Amino acid sequence: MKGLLTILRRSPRAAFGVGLLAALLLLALLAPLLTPYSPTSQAFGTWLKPGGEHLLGTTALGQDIWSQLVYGARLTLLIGFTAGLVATAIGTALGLSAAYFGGRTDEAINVLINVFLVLPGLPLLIIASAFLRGGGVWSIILVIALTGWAWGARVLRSQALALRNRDFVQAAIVSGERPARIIFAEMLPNLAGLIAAGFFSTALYAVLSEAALAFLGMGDVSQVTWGTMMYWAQARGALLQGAWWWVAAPGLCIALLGTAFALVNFGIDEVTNPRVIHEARATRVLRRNRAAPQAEPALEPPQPLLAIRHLSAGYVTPQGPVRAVRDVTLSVAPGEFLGLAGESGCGKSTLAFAATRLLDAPGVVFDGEARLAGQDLLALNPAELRRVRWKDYSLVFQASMNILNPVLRIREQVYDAMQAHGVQDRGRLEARARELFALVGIREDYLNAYPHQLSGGMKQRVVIAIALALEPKLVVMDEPTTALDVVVQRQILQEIDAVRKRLGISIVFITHDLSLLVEMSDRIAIMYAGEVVEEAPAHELYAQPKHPYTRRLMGAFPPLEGPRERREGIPGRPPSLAQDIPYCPFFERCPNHLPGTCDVFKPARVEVTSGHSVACFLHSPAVKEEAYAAD
Ligand SMILES: Nc1ncnc2c1ncn2[C@@H]1O[C@H](COP(=O)(O)OP(=O)(O)OP(=O)(O)O)[C@@H](O)[C@H]1O
Repeated sequence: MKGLLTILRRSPRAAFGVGLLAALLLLALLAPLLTPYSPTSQAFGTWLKPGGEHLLGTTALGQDIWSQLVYGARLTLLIGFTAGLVATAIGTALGLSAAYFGGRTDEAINVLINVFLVLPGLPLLIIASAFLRGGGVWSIILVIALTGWAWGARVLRSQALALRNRDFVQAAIVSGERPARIIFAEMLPNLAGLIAAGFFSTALYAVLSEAALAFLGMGDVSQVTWGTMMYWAQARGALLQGAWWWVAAPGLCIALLGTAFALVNFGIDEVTNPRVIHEARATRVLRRNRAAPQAEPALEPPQPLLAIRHLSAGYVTPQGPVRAVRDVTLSVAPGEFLGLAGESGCGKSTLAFAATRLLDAPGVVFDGEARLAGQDLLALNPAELRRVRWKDYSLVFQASMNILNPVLRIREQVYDAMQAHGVQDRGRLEARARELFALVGIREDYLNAYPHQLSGGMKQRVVIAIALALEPKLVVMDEPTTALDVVVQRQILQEIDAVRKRLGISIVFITHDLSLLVEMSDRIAIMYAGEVVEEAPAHELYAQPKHPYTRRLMGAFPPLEGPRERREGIPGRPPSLAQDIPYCPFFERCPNHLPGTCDVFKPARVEVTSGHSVACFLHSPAVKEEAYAAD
């Protein structure tokens, strides 16, 4: 009720629509008071003109047109509201179920929605009403509801799909709430505005459909509705007799009712800015829900595609745990190319595997979370994980080409990934396989080949094609080209980059080759001893590396331009990841380290300029000046 008042206050259009609707409802409710005659009584003279005892004249059979109009409002409104309600209920139930359950349920419902949407409306109505003829008003309501639910279901499904990935719904799922409760208590309230708007659109569709069916003589013409009034006026040649008011009166009422529904619908749309309402409600639910994973401002816009938060992972060994990834927080924006670099053994692969749930025993995730488009990958059960892997994200690593089965033709192996995710049509599979091969630069006829007939570079391209098959939002690539020669490496990388730009996917690219990353990446994160020690836009990291480790790492690689010269490695070794490192992990190798600070305390990663963060006391405002003086 409060919501309705808000809508009326904020939208003059909605207020006008509600006023109009109320007037038409009153017309229907007060019919016995507004006319002394029965709408079906034929006791009067025929073709009487408006005026006197008959406000709108009489019909060819001697019925009072005003009485038909006010009584006709009852059935017309009943059909509009009931068919609207039934269609909205069907659309809501199917749209929400598709979004919530996903997978096959979603696919099946989506097919059903599409079938109903592509079938032309009026012929479908006519056929369905011909089948259900004789069932009276209720069969008309049923026919209209059955033909009118699909649009609402489609809109709701897409909104609910986005909603399902929101943190508060995910938190409810993880905390084990029943699906019915999640759908009705968590999701439905956030979609109330949309459902209400859908109801008024469907009611409008119902009124117009009833009028169209009645006008074509397909409705129950023994009943009085505005539609059947128009039917009889047309059948008896009202316009030829000059009795235009017989047609105009019900026609105008239908137009007014349609306007009222449309205005209320617009008003709801105008006022229920889904984002504002959604965010406010979501925040409330999140606060209420004690099972929410953490107090993270989970709804902060814009959402990164991949958000790794305080992730710690490693290996359980007989000598104790190896903490290969230590409290790493990192995010990847949609469409972004993030480079991850660092010396061998610094934890890059462990981070990639842990964040994508591929870390197998003895590997374990100790703490933290990794969310892909809001979905916590670390909280997924194996079945859910199977659904998202390859479809939402995929992985290519150095030894990926070994996943190709030597006794199967490449074609079957490319088909496999797609078939596992429900693409069964051979025409579609073949077309997609060819498209993918074109994307990664392999001739189509290699689809017929066996793996041993392909070079290493081509096999790696095949694996990249497979990784892209389902158009995942994210591809994680862990040294995918390291085993290949430099020319092939560069070619493949350029193709990966072109594919990324064309498909808008995000890429996390891991390598120890920093010069390669500087060329390819939007942003680079530098890892050292399990931690991200610096993160910056690629060009900035290249031009102004801040962390002494990054500077040394840069110095260890040949420059991008100019003469090639011999480069120095970084003296010393990283600390063992089996131990606690409560100080700067680089201090022993750092020429600028501050005794009494770097060897005692751990520097936090702080932002030095926008988007450029570094974990180093030399960039901590308090010690910066002193340190540079000594440098
Ligand atoms: N199965 C394992 N058991 C114990 N420790 C392991 C295991 N796998 C990796 N580690 C250790 O975890 C640390 C991080 O290894 P990781 O492979 O993630 O590093 P990386 O930066 O990807 O190295 P590279 O560039 O050589 O692949 C290393 O110290 C490594 O010795």
